[in-house]
Amino acid sequence: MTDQIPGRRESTAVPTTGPAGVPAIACTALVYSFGSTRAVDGIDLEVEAGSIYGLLGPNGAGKTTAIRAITTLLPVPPGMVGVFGNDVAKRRMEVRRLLGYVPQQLSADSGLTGRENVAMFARLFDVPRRQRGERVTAALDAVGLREAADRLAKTYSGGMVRRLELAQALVSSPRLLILDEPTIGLDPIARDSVWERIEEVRGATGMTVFVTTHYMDEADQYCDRISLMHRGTIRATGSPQELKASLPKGSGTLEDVFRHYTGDTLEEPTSGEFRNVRATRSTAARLR
Ligand SMILES: Nc1ncnc2c1ncn2[C@@H]1O[C@H](COP(=O)(O)OP(=O)(O)OP(=O)(O)O)[C@@H](O)[C@H]1O
Repeated sequence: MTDQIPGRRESTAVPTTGPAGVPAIACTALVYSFGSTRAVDGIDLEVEAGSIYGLLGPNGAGKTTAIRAITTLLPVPPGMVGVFGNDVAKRRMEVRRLLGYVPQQLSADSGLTGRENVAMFARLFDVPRRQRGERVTAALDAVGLREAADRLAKTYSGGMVRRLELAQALVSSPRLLILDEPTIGLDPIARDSVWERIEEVRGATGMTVFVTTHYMDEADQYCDRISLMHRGTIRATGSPQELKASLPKGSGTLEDVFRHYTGDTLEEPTSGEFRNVRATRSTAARLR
């Protein structure tokens, strides 16, 4: 097969940042195992360019593994994952240039200021030297951290840390922003502040956002389309409205939808500041 994976359906209402009909992400029968553990067990996904797409599932469902395959961090065979038509197995560097990625683990350095953290990512992602200062400031502005930019990140609240990590990912102007549990461990107000910034940036740039979460209320409120993932497989896909309408009663919450398709529930983590965010996330993360 060629290195390019063709689009499989026409783009519709949402704005498109790639060639017409080419999905931002296309997974075809994606599988990934760690030894005898089949973390991802044959998932098909198509993420329309310009949309906010949520992958929803409990701990251990396989969401992070799917993200790591999409972001080229885990090796997968050709033909399983395409990003804007680029096969991740064959065009790894091209794919990386299209991506902004906020991992579940803490990626901000507590001993640097907000501005220094974002500047470090600008250097890492080869933002041209002459544009760096301007792009760093624009990224900090976009997430509402202008005032706090010159404070050490360790003085930030949990929501500010998450917004800082968002700025780090945005400084390279990605076409596809991938967020692994962007609001894990945050209180509801901080969660809203993170999502408002994600929505604003998406509105301003038309970038595609692919997000994992186990907060069903935020998936319901902010995602155009959702896939419910459980034990390595996708159990249902649709807009929040379509999923709720698919219940036998014809209505309900996304919690009901999840229970209906998986027979299981999702649990909520706790809230906190920089240290607690680190603790929450390192508890959630495992050594790889
Ligand atoms: N590096 C690894 N080595 C061995 N098993 C792993 C590894 N990473 C993940 N797994 C296993 O793969 C399965 C899916 O894990 P994954 O982290 O993808 O789930 P998740 O939905 O992202 O959950 P979480 O939010 O807790 O990270 C789990 O059974 C997990 O124990």
